[in-house]
Amino acid sequence: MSTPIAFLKGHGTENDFVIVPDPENTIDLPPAAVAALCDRRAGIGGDGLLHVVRSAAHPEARSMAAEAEWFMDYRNGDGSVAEMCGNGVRVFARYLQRAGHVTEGDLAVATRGGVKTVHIAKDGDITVGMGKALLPEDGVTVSVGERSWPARNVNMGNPHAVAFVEDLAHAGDLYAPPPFSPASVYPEGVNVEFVVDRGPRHVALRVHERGSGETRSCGTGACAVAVAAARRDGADPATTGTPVTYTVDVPGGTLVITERPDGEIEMTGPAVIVAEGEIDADWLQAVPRG
Ligand SMILES: N[C@@H](CCC[C@H](N)C(=O)O)C(=O)O
Repeated sequence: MSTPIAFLKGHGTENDFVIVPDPENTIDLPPAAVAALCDRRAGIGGDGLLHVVRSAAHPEARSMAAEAEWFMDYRNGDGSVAEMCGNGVRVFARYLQRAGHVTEGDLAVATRGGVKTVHIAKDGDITVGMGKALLPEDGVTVSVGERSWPARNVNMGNPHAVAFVEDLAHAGDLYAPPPFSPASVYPEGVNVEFVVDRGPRHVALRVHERGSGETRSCGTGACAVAVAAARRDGADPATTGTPVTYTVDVPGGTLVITERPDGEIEMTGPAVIVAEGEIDADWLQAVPRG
């Protein structure tokens, strides 16, 4: 029997993750193994996986090692890689705190979307500097069944299509990725957010995540939604010099998003570790590799 592999399970507003600490990057995690671990019936279950690696030990993060000791090697539930995960990076920081690698205060985390600054507050919430949003005007449309909506293309390091709808139920069952056009805008696929208003600077969303399906929350999605809602409402901190804050309700909780006059976006929300255990290394090794 091979030595078991330690894991933890955590979530941020119910966007849930299998966490695999692997400081020296010695664990083989091909897409099929990640998908097996994230499988909710035959595996541990999760929307995605957080592979916790020292930046210096990972070829994709070595260049960031001087700025950030730890690299969030994020994978979607189907095993695909993504540039960034806003809920994941908070849970990642919570794991580092619990493991004693960091304490309250500021921490730099390397991601495929660049180095992010995370602040672990005394009250337990975690704030992440998410960087700036890009909003190209691409005339995107998303549809569900017979209905279609114009959508705002927002890039938060990863791609989003934000559609304002009258009723979140109009998004349907979201078992499959909502079709979008033109196809050329998102060659690598897209995360699609459906949004309704709840009050002044207060919105609610449902999301279909690329590589994971419908999830209970998406941090980068909440940021994309807040910026799209602000522009729709005529609020642009770069013009007024005043930060703009939106409360974004997701099915699994609430996130607070602030865009600053320099375009930097901060997201605050909870991050919880719920379990730890051991993966049977022989089972993982036996997962058929595509
Ligand atoms: N749940 C995440 C986003 C994870 C990546 C996304 N599915 C993608 O492929 O871009 C978040 O909280 O931001």
